[in-house]
Amino acid sequence: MTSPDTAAKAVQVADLSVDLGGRLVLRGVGLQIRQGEVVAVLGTNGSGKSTLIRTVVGLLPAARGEVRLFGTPVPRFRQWHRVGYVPQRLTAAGGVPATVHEVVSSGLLSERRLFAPLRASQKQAIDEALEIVDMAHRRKDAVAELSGGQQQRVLIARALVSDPELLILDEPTAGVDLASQQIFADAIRARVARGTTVVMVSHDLGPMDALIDRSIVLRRGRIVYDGPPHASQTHAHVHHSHGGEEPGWLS
Ligand SMILES: Nc1ncnc2c1ncn2[C@@H]1O[C@H](COP(=O)(O)OP(=O)(O)OP(=O)(O)O)[C@@H](O)[C@H]1O
Repeated sequence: MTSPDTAAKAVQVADLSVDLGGRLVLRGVGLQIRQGEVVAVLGTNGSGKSTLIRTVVGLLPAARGEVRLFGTPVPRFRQWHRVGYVPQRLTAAGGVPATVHEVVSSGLLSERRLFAPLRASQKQAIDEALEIVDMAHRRKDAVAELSGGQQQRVLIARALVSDPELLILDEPTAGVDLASQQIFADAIRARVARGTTVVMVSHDLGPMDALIDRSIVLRRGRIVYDGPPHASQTHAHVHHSHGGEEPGWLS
């Protein structure tokens, strides 16, 4: 059963540990994200940010603990149309001869019967998402022929096309130029105003910074800060300078 209190939470993570290749990459992580919150996940390279995101969207299993989306444990969650996910890189399409239009329309897969033709409203949603990221003129091109930043823009369009209630973004604008970052931040701002929940990993929030209302900082698989965004910047910086996992030449 889902209590009303549980249902008001978009994401609930309780005592989560994740094991990758025999190593505990996340250790006892707990957090709750209310619907409508915009949360940044920060931390040095290898601190476990992508692992947390990938576990939240059900791509990695929990060794211990639990993740719930909208009150339902992820292994039983079926309402994936409510969730948009932008992975760190376009790995899914690597080597697959998909066009820009096909990749963006795959964002609607959970709403469509496989091979059913797109409805007019869905075609319009794809066109709008392609316009937002300024890739409409490349719709027929293979994504493999695009630059890294252009591929990232296609992934952003794929996440936006179904207008999900929860957007989970893993470094969505890495390698994307500043003008496109601004366009993306504006698109996110409009959705946040309508109540969309956003969870975003980023090393450089750029124009998105003003939208963040809470930061979580990970260090070596544990949450070391959870609170207002600006204090976290200092905190993330302190950990970056003194005792991150990166080799000395990076600190
Ligand atoms: N498939 C895997 N097998 C074993 N270890 C892994 C695997 N994937 C990631 N790891 C390890 O898990 C740790 C956390 O990785 P993760 O990608 O979550 O970090 P991150 O905080 O997202 O880093 P970055 O900022 O570099 O993207 C790292 O030490 C990494 O080496």
